[in-house]
Amino acid sequence: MIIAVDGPAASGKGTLSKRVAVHYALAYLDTGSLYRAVARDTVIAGGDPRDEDAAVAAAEKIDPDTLEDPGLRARGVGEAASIVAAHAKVRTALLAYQRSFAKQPAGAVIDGRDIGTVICPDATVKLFVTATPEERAHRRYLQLIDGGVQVTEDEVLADIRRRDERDQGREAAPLLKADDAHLLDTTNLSIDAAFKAAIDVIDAALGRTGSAS
Ligand SMILES: Nc1ncnc2c1ncn2[C@@H]1O[C@H](COP(=O)(O)OP(=O)(O)O)[C@@H](O)[C@H]1O
Ligand SMILES: Nc1ccn([C@@H]2O[C@H](COP(=O)(O)OP(=O)(O)O)[C@@H](O)[C@H]2O)c(=O)n1
Repeated sequence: MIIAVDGPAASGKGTLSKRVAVHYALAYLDTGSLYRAVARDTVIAGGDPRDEDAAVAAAEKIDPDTLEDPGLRARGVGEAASIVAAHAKVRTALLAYQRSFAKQPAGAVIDGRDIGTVICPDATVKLFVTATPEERAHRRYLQLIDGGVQVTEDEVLADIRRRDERDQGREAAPLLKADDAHLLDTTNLSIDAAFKAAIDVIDAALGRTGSAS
């Protein structure tokens, strides 16, 4: 079984996907960390994220063992990730790794921007997780200040709006709800309520009932 989870920045995709993966005993892949790692490695090699060739060189050498690096969650890395992610050849370089992760026998929950549309168009269940930009900025702001980052909520909102615009407006695999994805607006849902709503959708798609706990 493959569960595809897409949505904009700080909508809660990762939090939800990790819990869903534990619930159904599936492997989990955060594809945003791939693009973040490409941005990090491009800069470490002395390149500019806007330079497609430099970003492709980093993408072709990506080391999956470095995806847990806490530095990937830094504010500037998200911005640089959305710049490298707009290069079509970077996306092509990351495709095989994502598709092979999806094919593992245990099944997988994969989150990102184009999982339901490009990476796994035949996923068993697709979720599109969203919330208003203000609510997402509030969540990301709390997450950043909890990590000791000095930032205002207005700055985070500006970051989120700029990234949404770039992710939705690019030609290569733009952020888009797949026609057959279930929309999950978490603006007024707690983490627990969003999890329960997701399990209800997935169980209904699998023909099961009432397994959230
Ligand atoms: N439904 C929710 N209500 C409140 N906060 C949430 C909710 N879902 C996630 N969060 C919090 O918002 C922040 C961003 O969530 P995260 O899962 O990292 O988002 P994404 O993977 O979409 O960027 C985290 O600190 C997380 O704990
Ligand atoms: N499947 C994916 C995942 C991420 N990305 C890009 O990578 C950036 C960082 O993704 P992320 O999921 O780590 O970002 P957050 O939602 O956690 O802030 C996004 O803004 C996208 O530009 C993408 O293009 N396609």
